[in-house]
Amino acid sequence: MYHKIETIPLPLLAGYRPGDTYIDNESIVAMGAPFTLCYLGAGSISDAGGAANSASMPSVQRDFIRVDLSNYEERREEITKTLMQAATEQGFFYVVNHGISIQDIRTMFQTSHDFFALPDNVKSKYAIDVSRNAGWETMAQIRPSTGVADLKESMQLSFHGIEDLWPTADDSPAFRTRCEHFMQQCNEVSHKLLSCLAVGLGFDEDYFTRCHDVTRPDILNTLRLLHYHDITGQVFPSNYWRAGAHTDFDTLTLLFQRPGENGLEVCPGREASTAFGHGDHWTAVTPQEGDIVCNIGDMIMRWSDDRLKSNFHRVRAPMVDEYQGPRYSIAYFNQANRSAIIQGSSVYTEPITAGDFLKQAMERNYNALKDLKAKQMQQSVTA
Ligand SMILES: O=C(O)CCC(=O)C(=O)O
Ligand SMILES: [Fe+2]
Repeated sequence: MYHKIETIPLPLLAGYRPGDTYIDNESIVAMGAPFTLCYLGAGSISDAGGAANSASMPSVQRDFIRVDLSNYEERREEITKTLMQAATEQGFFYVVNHGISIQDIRTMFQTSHDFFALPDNVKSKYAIDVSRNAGWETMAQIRPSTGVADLKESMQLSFHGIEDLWPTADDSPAFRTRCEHFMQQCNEVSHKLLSCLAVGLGFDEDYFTRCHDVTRPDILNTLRLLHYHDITGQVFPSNYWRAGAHTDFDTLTLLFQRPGENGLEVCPGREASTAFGHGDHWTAVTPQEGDIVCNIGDMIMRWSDDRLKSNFHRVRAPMVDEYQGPRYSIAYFNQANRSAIIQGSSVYTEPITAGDFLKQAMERNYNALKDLKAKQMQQSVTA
């Protein structure tokens, strides 16, 4: 059921024709439910047209706003102002002096590294459960922007209801304690940001945070450990990405990267003029140790009547003359409690629960992927 990147034969790739399939993309459906491919993260769809070129370089250099959370209580007004500018104009920004130490971030990366270093037959004991959106997957997430699986593996964790999916102490000592500690730390930072965003939008300070209550069993927040494989010396067809272009479904994502492990790119301010930003102006989001890269997701974009911007982003597969070793990243996705009502005040006034919002987003993604597959089939028949 799982596919390792090493099993993709290079000679075949050299002779690749658009529409050929070297990874059994349908295995994703075999894993459990058609929604597998969507729930792992990614987003918006319009026309799932041509493939983006993984080998193309980001085209525009932009300066991202740095939101400084130091002396949070005293500086709330100033932080709110900067954050609102970052969230409404760019949607992607760095958060600094957030209170999570570099040592804690390094420990979390080490924990992630050690988990992914386990053999696949051990990790598969914790295989993803689609209904809970938790567990381990490898080479299984297919985005409508590419139609092929991302070149990566990931482990998703939640606050509640995943007792059987936490690796045992024998398999991965201290994994659970460290992840839970890190999730709490991410949650504290997230609440600071969410309460400033609420005030900035003219709501009560706890307008968003009370709907992101991690003590309640229906919280949908997720910690996702990511490992993009070492691809040294390998070349991939242009529609293969470490992570294909997407927006996040959530409210707010905190992303941790390691210096030197580049590849994340963003198309800020929803500037994309084509489906998934293909051919548009992308900007590299360079890792800076200790800083958190933060992005606005689709759920809060709707909640704010589109004032806060959720942007396309992607992770480029490095070229042969670049560092092609592994990339590790860690994402903390904030998503409102399943029963929380997402309702705008001017544009999106129709109430929808967070649970239904996600279901609809997944359905749209699934249908877009089906359309893309049909189009590819058609092309290969007529070629
Ligand atoms: O690994 C990264 O840098 C980005 C991951 C991402 O965008 C996602 O998982 O939604
Ligand atoms: Fe993302």
